[in-house]
Amino acid sequence: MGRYQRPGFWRSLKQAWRGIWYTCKTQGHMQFHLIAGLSVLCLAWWSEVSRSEWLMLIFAIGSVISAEVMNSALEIVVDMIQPNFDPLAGMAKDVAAGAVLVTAIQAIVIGAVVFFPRFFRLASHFF
Ligand SMILES: Nc1ncnc2c1ncn2[C@@H]1O[C@H](COP(=O)(O)OP(=O)(O)OP(=O)(O)O)[C@@H](O)[C@H]1O
Repeated sequence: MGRYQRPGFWRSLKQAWRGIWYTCKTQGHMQFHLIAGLSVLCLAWWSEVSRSEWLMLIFAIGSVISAEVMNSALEIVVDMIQPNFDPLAGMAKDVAAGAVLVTAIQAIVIGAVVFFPRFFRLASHFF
């Protein structure tokens, strides 16, 4: 527990939500991930994916969003510690952005595994 807070589950939840909300408001990439994630969930509902496919998609979307939140936290800390140009500060941000990229690639692969066979089946009805 930090020096600035009293314990409490609801207080912690509110603070965590404040962090997520801040990221949504300030990070364009987070807004993109949210819209992409919601679109994928709508597509999954429309495609009537199986229970295990739902789990894979939710895992993929959650990974990208949590990585983006962590990336934002690191950006805030770097900006606080080093507001001026510093190659090491820049590298720290690049490494954190790399983590988001890894989860995004993972999400694309999972999405392709789930949806590609359905698209091909659908396309085969027309051609
Ligand atoms: N203090 C710094 N010193 C050197 N380079 C920096 C510094 N701050 C940022 N950079 C470089 O600029 C890039 C963009 O940093 P910025 O703080 O604008 O993040 P951002 O555009 O919000 O990043 P992201 O696209 O990952 O959300 C970093 O990845 C880094 O390469």
